[in-house]
Amino acid sequence: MTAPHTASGAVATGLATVTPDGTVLDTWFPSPELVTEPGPAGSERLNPVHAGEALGESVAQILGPDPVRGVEIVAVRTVIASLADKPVDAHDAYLRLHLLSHRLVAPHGANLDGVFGLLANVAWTSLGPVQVDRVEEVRLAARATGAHLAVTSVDKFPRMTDYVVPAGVRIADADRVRLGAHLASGTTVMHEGFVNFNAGTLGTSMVEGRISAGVVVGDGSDIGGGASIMGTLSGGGKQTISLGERCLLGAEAGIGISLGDDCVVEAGLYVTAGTRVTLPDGETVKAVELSGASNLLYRRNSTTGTVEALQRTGSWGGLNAALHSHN
Ligand SMILES: CC(C)(COP(=O)(O)OP(=O)(O)OC[C@H]1O[C@@H](n2cnc3c(N)ncnc32)[C@H](O)[C@@H]1OP(=O)(O)O)[C@@H](O)C(=O)NCCC(=O)NCCSC(=O)CCC(=O)O
Ligand SMILES: O=C(O)C1=N[C@H](C(=O)O)CCC1
Ligand SMILES: [Mg+2]
Repeated sequence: MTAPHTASGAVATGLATVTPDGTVLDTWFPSPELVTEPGPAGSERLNPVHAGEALGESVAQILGPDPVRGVEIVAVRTVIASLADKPVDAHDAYLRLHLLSHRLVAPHGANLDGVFGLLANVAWTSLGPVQVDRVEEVRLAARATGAHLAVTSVDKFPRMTDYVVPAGVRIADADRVRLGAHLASGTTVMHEGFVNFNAGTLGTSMVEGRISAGVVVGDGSDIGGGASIMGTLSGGGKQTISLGERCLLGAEAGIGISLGDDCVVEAGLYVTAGTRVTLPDGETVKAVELSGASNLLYRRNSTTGTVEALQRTGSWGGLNAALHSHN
């Protein structure tokens, strides 16, 4: 469960990868903490003694230059004065992403305004983060040491599992979950599933579709294979979408509105905010007017082509307990 959000800020000690021009490629915070009186925001570099006290003796071997990647590993102590304030730098942004993936804050529990501007675009490699414009140099340097450099992605966000592995989850393909995702215990993310930062699940869920940035999925809900949940970062989506508890978003279905509890969307039906939906009494409304309503079945009438919302009761079968009880 995500901790009740009473703390105003956070403090953590971590290891950052820094380029010669001072660009922060990443910061790993193994044990971030929420605190009520964190002090002024910002990051300070720690000397090896203080770093060792906070992170363990082995840190001494980690700190310093990495000649193959042309970067330096430094220890930092980062303070977030208030999670309501915007992040001030890359260390701060990384700490917020860690807080989400450690389930210390729920999606929307920390201000992430401007995060794309603070994070460098990074080549994520088998040797750790590398400057994008130095990949070929680093590849050669790696070969000289007998290592093969594998580049798994070029992105501003690393995959979550390289920084945080929350308890009680299964993730079939680690590339599909970005750092900053919030996966509650009991969540399974199958290969087609995807979970963006500042988004995720609040309880047991089967995720075989895409949970876009900002989207929150309630306990007991199932996101079917290839399903789409619209985000707000690009493409004009304006609604921040949530699904309530015990919902079923069918395979290849999609929603641009929120669902309350106990809703079902038929496989293959995309309900956008403007979709005209016919109600049982024959009235037609825009789907956005139903946003957040519970106990509805959305389907496209396969005889008439009309999208319908039917009142529903009872269970669609619910999650398969056997798939979730041993996460
Ligand atoms: C829409 C529903 C929920 C309907 O199913 P139900 O079991 O509630 O109802 P049903 O028994 O099929 O149908 C009840 C009555 O409604 C009728 N009926 C059903 N759908 C209709 C439609 N679209 N238009 C007109 N009538 C329809 C039936 O003929 C039947 O009529 P009579 O009463 O006259 O007989 C289903 O079709 C559906 O889409 N389920 C989603 C399943 C899903 O996608 N799960 C995620 C799996 S993810 C996965 O497997 C991975 C796959 C992947 O990776 O791609
Ligand atoms: O959790 C799993 O594992 C799942 N496996 C199914 C499969 O292998 O087909 C699909 C749903 C989840
Ligand atoms: Mg399986």
